[in-house]
Amino acid sequence: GPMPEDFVEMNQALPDAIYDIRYYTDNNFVGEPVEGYLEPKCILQQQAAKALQEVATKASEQGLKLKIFDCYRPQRSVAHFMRWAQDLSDIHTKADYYPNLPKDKLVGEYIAERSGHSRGATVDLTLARQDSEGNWQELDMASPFDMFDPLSNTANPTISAEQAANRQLLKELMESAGFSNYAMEWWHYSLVPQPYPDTYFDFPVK
Ligand SMILES: C[C@@H](N)C(=O)N[C@H](C)C(=O)O
Ligand SMILES: [Zn+2]
Repeated sequence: GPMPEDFVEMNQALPDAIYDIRYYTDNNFVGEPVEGYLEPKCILQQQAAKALQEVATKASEQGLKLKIFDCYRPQRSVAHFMRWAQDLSDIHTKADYYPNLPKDKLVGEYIAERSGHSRGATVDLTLARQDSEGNWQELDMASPFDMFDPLSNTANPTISAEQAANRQLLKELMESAGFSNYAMEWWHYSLVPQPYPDTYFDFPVK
């Protein structure tokens, strides 16, 4: 079906954020563009969209931008993840994305079969700050987006004080707008309550 009327294209509604929609590209844990991503767009249900605009405004007061990796995720994209997960012979992205975990341990903890992303009010993101040359650089969160590893657990006790403070800054900004973090992944936030708690949408990202 088409995009529901209460979903919003964030690239238009929040043009100041940095969009790096990785599942549109081959720069992701699957290693190829993911089914369902026809354009590199961030789409969110409107309550989540509004909340994220609030976050961006607060972040900008501290000289920070939001860098967004994924938003609404079609169910067919999740199905693509599941096909990838079941093919245990394909480990060509292991060194970059799950160096310390066997591939058969990823689904459930780090990749969901029924994902909040498909309900339209979940976002994967980080914060960026301008360096002395004016380029926006991601804050050091100790692990990159989609590194499926205990190092990415938000409260991992082995990261540096600065890395922990950066995760905490993102968490406080997001929580103050009504989002809740997934403790396994420092980048994953869902609006609470979920506007569509039981609906897994499948319209393509375009
Ligand atoms: C795959 C990763 N970016 C993610 O979003 N994981 C959670 C658990 C999900 O799939 O909903
Ligand atoms: Zn996520």
